[in-house]
Amino acid sequence: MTGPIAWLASSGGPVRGEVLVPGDKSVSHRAIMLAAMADGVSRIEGFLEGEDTRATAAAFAGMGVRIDTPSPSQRIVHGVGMHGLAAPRTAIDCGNAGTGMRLLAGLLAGQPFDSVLVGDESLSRRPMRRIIEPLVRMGAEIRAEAGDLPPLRIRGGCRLQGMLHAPSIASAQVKSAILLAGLHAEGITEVREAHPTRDYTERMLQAFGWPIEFGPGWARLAGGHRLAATDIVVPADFSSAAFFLVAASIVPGSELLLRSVGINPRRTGLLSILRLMGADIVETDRRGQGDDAVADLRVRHAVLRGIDVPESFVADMIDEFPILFVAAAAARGTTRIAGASELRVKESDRIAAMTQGLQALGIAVVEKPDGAVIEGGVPGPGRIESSGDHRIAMSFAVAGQIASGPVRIADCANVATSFPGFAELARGCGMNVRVAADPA
Ligand SMILES: O=C(O)C1=C[C@@H](OP(=O)(O)O)[C@@H](O)[C@H](O)C1
Ligand SMILES: C=C(OP(=O)(O)O)C(=O)O
Repeated sequence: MTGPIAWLASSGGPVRGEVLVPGDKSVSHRAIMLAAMADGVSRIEGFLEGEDTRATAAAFAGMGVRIDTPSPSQRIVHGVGMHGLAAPRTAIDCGNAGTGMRLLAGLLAGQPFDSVLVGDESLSRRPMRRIIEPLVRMGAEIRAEAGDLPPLRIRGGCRLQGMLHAPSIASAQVKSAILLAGLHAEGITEVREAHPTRDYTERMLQAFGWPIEFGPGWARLAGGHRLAATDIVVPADFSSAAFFLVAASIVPGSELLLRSVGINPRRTGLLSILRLMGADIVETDRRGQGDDAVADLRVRHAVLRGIDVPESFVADMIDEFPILFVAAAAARGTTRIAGASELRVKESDRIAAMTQGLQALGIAVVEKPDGAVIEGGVPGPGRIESSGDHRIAMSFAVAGQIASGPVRIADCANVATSFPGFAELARGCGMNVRVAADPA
């Protein structure tokens, strides 16, 4: 279906069977970036065929990197080496992807050519000062609208100097932009975080043979080495699995197996929180994949209880808050979320979007500057705006499964940025999500 898409989500029946969700978005972006700048040919299996990660692949194709697609979810990347990228002929379109734009800015800051990074309407509203300011301190020249917003105009030929950066916000994108700039910088680049964030850039650099030291909350590398091509197997994305974990938890009679899900501890905060709420989720067949771990997750319906979400979990579940709002709405009692103001600068203002959406379904939610207080109940029917945000759309598709009447969700095409095929996969395990043209 082309053009605007709406979903109609209503209660179906138990959520059952086995599901393999698509590849991890964070890992797919990084695999393309490092493979493109490596010496030799890298093969990527399990690549996410989402709009965000395809935009990253297209960016490198536009800089002269040959990337073959032998079959869906596979890429063969013919690396051009650390100094082999060609100047892009046009502005690089990062689409909807904050990860793509911020990491690319770090990589391009040390190139000999000028480049311009643009994004869609949502990305054009997202803050970039958080990467511009440290990159400029390393010697980069980057101009942005009002010093903060895309497009980013990156001047080529700047000599970068490694430095120590201690970001004030917990952000893997900021950490990664600095580390990637450090590849082309003189001397040591180090990042020290107040709250540890996902370490995929560090792990991926190590897999491509770049000398790097890192641990929870810190990473250190020197510029001037080379990347050696390697083969990457991308795990299933925990953030995509999260919608199914919550759906099967809240719909009576459900039992679902999610296969080969990436369980990096910097991503699985929601698992701990759902278990604190009383969820029945068991990890089976935990195994190594590349240098990281995957497991099968078996989830059965359980009665959830509201909790105070400890702030120490926020960074480890930053993309899972929209679906946590739905789990909280289905729980008995009150759930309090705090310390999560970063949610306001994602693809949408996720605190506002989830508060308004749940209120539209009759759930009592009090919005706070850095979170919300949610009273569990039974959602009613209603109309929801996804705010063009994939995670808001999928969260309300799950909410529809326990609603007392149909939930219509406008503007769902954006789900293709991170989870193409969500509605089909959801239907395949018993969820009732119908796709309709959106006249709005
Ligand atoms: O590094 C990454 O791949 C990501 C980091 C997080 O963003 P922040 O770094 O802005 O927290 C997350 O929200 C995003 O979906 C992916
Ligand atoms: C915030 C997200 O991604 P990005 O920052 O890459 O747009 C997300 O996928 O929820």
